[in-house]
Amino acid sequence: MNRLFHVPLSPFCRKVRLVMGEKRLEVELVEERYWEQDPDFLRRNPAAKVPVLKMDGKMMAESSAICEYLEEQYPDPALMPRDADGRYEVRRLVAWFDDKFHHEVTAKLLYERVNRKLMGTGYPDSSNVKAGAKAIKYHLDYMHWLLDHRRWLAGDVMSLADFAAAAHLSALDYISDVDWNRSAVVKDWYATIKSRPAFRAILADQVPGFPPPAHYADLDF
Ligand SMILES: O=C(O)/C=C/C(=O)CC(=O)C(=O)O
Repeated sequence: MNRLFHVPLSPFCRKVRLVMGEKRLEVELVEERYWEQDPDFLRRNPAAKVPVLKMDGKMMAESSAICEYLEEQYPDPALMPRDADGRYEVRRLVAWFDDKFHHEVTAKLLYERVNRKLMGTGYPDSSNVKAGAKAIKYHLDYMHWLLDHRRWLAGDVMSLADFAAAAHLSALDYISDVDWNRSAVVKDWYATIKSRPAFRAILADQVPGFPPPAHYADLDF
C-alpha cells in the first residue's frame, strides 16, 4: 500500500493527495509532526519536510518532484500538457503558487496561525497576518486575469497548476481569509475544481482546533 506522511493543512501534502486522488491511486495517510524531527522521519527525509510518499519500495520527497513522478508513472488522466510550451506554463504556475503565493500568503496567513498553534511557538505576528491579507488580493486578481484569458489556470485543460493553487486555497479556507466574492471567475474555477472526486478526502479532513469551513456543508457530490 502507498503511504503518505503528511500534515493535513500543508498545501504541499494536499497537492500530492489531490494528484493521487485524480489518478485514483490509493494511499494510506500517516500524520507526521515533522517539526519534532523524529529520527525515523529524518531517515525517511533528511530535509525534515512533508510530504514524504512511500511507493513501490521508494521514499520520495518534494511535492513537485513527486507529482511529476506520478504523472510519468500514471499518465492517465494527464495533468501535464504534451507540448513544451504547455509544460513550461504549468511548471511556472506550480512554482508561482508553491513559492511566491506560499511565502506571501500561505506562510503569513495560515502557518502564522496553524503552525504556531500546532508547534506551540507562541502567538501569530499580526504584521505578518496583515501582509498576508493584503497579498492575497493581488494573487486573486492575478488568478482572475489568467482565468479571463483561459479556461484553467495554465491553459484550456485542467493541470497540475490548478491543483497546486487549489491545495493552497483549500488550506486557507480553514482560517476563512479568502474573499471568494472578489472575482466571480475565480469563485467559479474553485467550485469546479472542488467538485472533482479527488477533493472528497481533503474536504473531509478534521483538523483539531480548526473546524471545516461552513460553506463545505453546501457541497453536493
Ligand atoms: O514538498 C514541497 O514541495 C515543500 C515542502 C515544504 O516546504 C514543507 C515545509 O517546510 C513547509 O510547508 O513550510
